[in-house]
Amino acid sequence: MLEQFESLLAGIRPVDRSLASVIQAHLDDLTKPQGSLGRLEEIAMSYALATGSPVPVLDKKKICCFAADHGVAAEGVSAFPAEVTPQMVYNMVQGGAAINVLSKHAGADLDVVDVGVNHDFPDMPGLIRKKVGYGSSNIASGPAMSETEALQAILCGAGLAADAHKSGYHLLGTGEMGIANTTPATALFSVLLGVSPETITGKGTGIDDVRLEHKKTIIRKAIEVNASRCSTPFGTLAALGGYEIAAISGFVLGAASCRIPVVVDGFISSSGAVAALKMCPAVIDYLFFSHLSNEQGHRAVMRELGARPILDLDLRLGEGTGAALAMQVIDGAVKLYNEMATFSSAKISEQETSN
Ligand SMILES: Cc1cc2ncn([C@H]3O[C@H](COP(=O)(O)O)[C@@H](O)[C@H]3O)c2cc1C
Ligand SMILES: O=C(O)c1cccnc1
Repeated sequence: MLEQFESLLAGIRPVDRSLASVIQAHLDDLTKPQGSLGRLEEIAMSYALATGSPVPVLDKKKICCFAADHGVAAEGVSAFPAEVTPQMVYNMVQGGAAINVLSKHAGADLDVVDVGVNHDFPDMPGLIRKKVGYGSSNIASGPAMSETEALQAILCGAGLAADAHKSGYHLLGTGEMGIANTTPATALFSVLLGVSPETITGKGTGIDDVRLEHKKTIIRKAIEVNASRCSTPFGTLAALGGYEIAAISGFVLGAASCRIPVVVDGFISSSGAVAALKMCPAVIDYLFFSHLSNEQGHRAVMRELGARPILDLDLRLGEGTGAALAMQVIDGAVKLYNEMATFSSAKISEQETSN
């Protein structure tokens, strides 16, 4: 498994920036004042660079929603009980969750992946069964998972991205479901980005102020208890993450290695993306940060990364909802790039030059 992981990282290349001038020339030749499509032009540029083609295709889209449980839920860090994780997986498989509605609206296929839910699911269409364990261990008293389990979860995510590539998908999106997972996500940000849990810990599903203080204490404790395991990004992910967060890291790495752009959902998905970025910085060329989550701390995380998320809708749900919405914006940007007429083809006069 270690060899597979090393070759996954070694296979990720930064994009070929020499294509940027051809792509920019095409953007500037479209029948509009230069730059008038604002960030849609940047998005089309990033998409084309990631795919390595000045004529990029965006047809098939897929969101993978990774589900897992967290031992730290026993510390009372969420407003909801852990049973909600499997209950929501059933809801997703039956089509009733927010992500079902928004992925359908975006024209994206949805896979729900059990990487570590504390429940045995029967075979169900729409559920991919890749269980690594029955919930991660409580990070307040030890590591979330062994390094072997972390590798397994990462390779599960990477394998699903590679499968999507083989099945002809052009754009992928991340999502997650796992009660209490804002706690490991915050601990990961804190260690990987060097920011204090005091400032980035938020209310997740809606805990009150008293519980918020307790959650901060638990996160500080988790970081202290696991300090010796956090000397590398991989070690940190295994010690403080969760099965779904590790799988999201792998999914992002796998997408980048196949040169497929990947849309990162909100706060929790961003923690998987940050772990991937710390393991392989070139991954940044393949990422779109979909939205600024309303979860306290996401703004600081985006600032640390120098990232500007596409949308800002005060969402704080996860599941892949922000990724699905942002996919529609990316879709629009790529369609404009591919389908608009050019000044020459439409016989429209170009801007006069002043001299
Ligand atoms: C019904 C329900 C549906 C959800 N869908 C996503 N989450 C989100 O909330 C959880 C994280 O927040 P915390 O750390 O406070 O538990 C994750 O499951 C996340 O996906 C949900 C949470 C609930 C209750
Ligand atoms: O932005 C997210 O991913 C998020 C925020 C709060 C709760 N669940 C998910």
